Amino acid sequence: MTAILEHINTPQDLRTLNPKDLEQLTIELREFIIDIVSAKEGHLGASLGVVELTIALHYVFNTPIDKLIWDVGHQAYGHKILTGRKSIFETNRQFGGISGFPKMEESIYDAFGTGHSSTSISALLGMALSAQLQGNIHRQHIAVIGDASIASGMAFEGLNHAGVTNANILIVLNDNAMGIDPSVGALKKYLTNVKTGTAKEENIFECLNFHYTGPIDGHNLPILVKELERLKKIEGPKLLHIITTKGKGLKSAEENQVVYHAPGKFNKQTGELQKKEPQQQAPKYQDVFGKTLVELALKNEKIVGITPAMPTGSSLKFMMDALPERAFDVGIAEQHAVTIAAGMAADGLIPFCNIYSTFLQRAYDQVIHDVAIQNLPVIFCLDRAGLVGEDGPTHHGVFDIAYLRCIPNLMVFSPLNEIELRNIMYTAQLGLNHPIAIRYPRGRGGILKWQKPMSQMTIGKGELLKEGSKIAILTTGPIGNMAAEISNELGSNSGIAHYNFPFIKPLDEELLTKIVQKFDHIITIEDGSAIGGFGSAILEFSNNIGIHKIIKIFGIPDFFIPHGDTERLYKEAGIDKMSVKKYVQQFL
Ligand SMILES: Cc1ncc(C[n+]2csc(CCOP(=O)(O)OP(=O)(O)O)c2C)c(N)n1
Ligand SMILES: CC(=O)[C@@H](O)[C@H](O)COP(=O)(O)O
Ligand SMILES: [Mg+2]
Repeated sequence: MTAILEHINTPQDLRTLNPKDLEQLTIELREFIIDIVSAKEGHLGASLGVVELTIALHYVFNTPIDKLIWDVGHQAYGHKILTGRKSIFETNRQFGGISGFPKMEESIYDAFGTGHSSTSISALLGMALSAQLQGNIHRQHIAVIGDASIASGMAFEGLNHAGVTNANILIVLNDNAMGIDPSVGALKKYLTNVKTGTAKEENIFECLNFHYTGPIDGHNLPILVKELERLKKIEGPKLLHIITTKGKGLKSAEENQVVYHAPGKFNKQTGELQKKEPQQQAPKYQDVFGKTLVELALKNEKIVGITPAMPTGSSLKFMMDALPERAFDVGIAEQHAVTIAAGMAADGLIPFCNIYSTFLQRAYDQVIHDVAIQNLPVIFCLDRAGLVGEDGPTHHGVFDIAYLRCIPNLMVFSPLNEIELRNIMYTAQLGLNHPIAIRYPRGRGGILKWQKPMSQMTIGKGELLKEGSKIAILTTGPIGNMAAEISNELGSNSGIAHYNFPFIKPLDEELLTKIVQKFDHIITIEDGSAIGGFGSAILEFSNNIGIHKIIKIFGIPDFFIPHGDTERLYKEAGIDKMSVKKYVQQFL
């Protein structure tokens, strides 16, 4: 480590620096971030883009007394390093290590926990109004929010409220014209016009009653410091618009901003990505979705695709490339994504609305009110269902079965593998007369030759995968492959019967009746919440038909599963192979 960063452990140390030393600190902080992220993985581009801003904010403001909130929080690595976590930054996102997002329990400098976008303005306003009510007139409140996140409904709700208050807040709009993928929408066009000086006279933020300044160069540290010092003295709602480059300081990250949002391991000198993946391997579920959708859409012109700001992550980009007029990136706007899909379905289109399981939480009312009550046949494809790994509790998609299963009209499906995912997509676009949620995990499946002809599935059918007479294992989703491994390892005569229930709703009641009649001991396994999930559905069913057997539910327990590699997290949740096998063996 070079001269300056070595001596900075807290913002108090930073504030003792001579302004002329800050420039050198930007170089060292970037190097530090690149050094660790290249080896340990994580979000890169966003943090590199706000190095100057991070230093300037902690230099000018009196953190942690002054409140600083990072929207999404994926850009807060520099903040973490300067606020007492430099020595443990190498544990970032690893099990037992620090979180990749700000977290209140981790540091007094993390004023508010984030991970999902566009929450910062509301949270900040809450703190600023609270300060007013408590007579705390000196405290400053600052949120950093990106251009893609400020376009979201929730951010607008916060702006709309803040503009009629005299709350002492400063919103720093970090405009790099990128989300994970390029930013979209009319606001993006407006911000581009502001930057190029072609915007019409009225400024949107001034119209909302904010003291607006900018756009200024977010990589010019002296200008940033000067402007923040000035704004510190102005009361009421303020918005500072800064222009930055995502990935600033690492050539490949600046040139390929989508990939370097979270690039995996790379060479810290050259930026070259570490190629670790063998050629012959099973596909990512997201690619099975993306490629299958194109295949189907080429034959069925009513099919449309929708993503709220995740074209690359969801692989809807395949359809955006092949059929751009029928594939829509609506920006970070999950609620809008659901209701626009409802509108399209109401008018006869067949919308595939792809949303990460965790982000659909934000659009729950839209699923119920706009889709399910009207029984509109929207096809929800919920990627990243289950435990997602290093992003941790804000991103695990473990509540979807529980929160969707209770909604009338809505079918819920979890494919065992790539083939079942393709088949249900094929079946759904043929017409179900109901909405359906198809949930599948992050990462790869297990089938190399997955691009087989698709076939129609029978709605609500489960299947027997292995005969047995002592104990029945019922699974939904790809976790069924783990159950199959357990059953294989225990031998073909172990007595384990294994059933796959891809339809969580409607359940295969005929098959279930036979199972609960035949077996005294039933085990259910799912990668979702044990409370209210698939196992609960089985328990409810057997209770309702008056048959009471031992039903052991393996699912995500009633606590937030932390971040870390998924294998470790499965153990943490008690749904790993070893735990399940140990339980099963007792009864054979
Ligand atoms: C509600 C929600 N939807 C989607 C995401 C996924 N996501 C994480 S970062 C990001 C892009 C954020 O862009 P911006 O706010 O401009 O910040 P930048 O990465 O450019 O710094 C998206 C879509 C999320 N975290 N939360
Ligand atoms: C910060 C954020 O919300 C995204 O960057 C998220 O980490 C993407 O997850 P995937 O890597 O699973 O696409
Ligand atoms: Mg951005």
